Amino acid sequence: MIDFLDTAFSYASDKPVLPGYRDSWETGLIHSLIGPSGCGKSTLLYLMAGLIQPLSGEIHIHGKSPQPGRRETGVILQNHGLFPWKTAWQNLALGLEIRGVKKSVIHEKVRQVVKDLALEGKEHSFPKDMSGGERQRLAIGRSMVSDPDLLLLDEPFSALDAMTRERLQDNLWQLQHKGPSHSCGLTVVLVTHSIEEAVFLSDRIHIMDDQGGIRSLSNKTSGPGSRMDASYFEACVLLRKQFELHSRGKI
Ligand SMILES: Nc1ncnc2c1ncn2[C@@H]1O[C@H](COP(=O)(O)OP(=O)(O)OP(=O)(O)O)[C@@H](O)[C@H]1O
Repeated sequence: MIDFLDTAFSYASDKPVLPGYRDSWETGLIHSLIGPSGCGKSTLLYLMAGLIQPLSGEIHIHGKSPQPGRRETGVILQNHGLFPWKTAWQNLALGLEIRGVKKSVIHEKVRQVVKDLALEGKEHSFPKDMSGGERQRLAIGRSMVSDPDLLLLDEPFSALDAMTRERLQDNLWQLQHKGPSHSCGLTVVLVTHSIEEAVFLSDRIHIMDDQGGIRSLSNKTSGPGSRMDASYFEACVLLRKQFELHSRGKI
């Protein structure tokens, strides 16, 4: 579980971003966080990553407060964080090398991630010679080599064209459903501005408003193949209505 125990945060004392949030998010699922610009989605992600600390209350990830160096957390912020002077393979291997993991293990893990994220043939390319979608897959791959149990993604696909975005959404969904390397599965938390992306990918959708209120919904229409389903369109319409009501403070 990811437990929010009256978690509160503000950058400035006069305007709390999160006035005090209490909920438990089930692990092993894909969660989307959606809401108007500036409502605090990235801030909630940073709190889960342990990059900032709550002003009061706590967050527990599997019972423990998140620390910035938590090995099982993969974080991909809006700027990818790739090393431009290293090849794709070297970017993928770096985190494991720093930890002193055996060369043969690194080779096997990197090879698997290259395969999972369809980066075959790009192993020796530098990030500047890769497309936006390939770079984004590489950034996800860099987190995946460490076998995370929690993957935090801040608008990972927003800068991509529609077709590439859909392909990467498929990749991410398949990766999360591949079969867990942890007993609790892989939990993905995704900040997005896209209602369609939230419906396609998520098991739970959390709608945040300008006052830091969060309303959570279950979603059953996720996954490849669902984009053409009537239930997918219905879920998008339903979420759009909820989103608009919530944004106007009516829920
Ligand atoms: N380092 C900071 N110092 C002061 N205020 C900040 C800082 N970072 C963010 N804020 C403010 O906190 C609020 C929440 O910001 P946050 O980036 O979490 O929102 P968001 O929902 O992710 O926005 P967007 O969708 O536009 O990326 C905003 O009003 C923002 O201006």
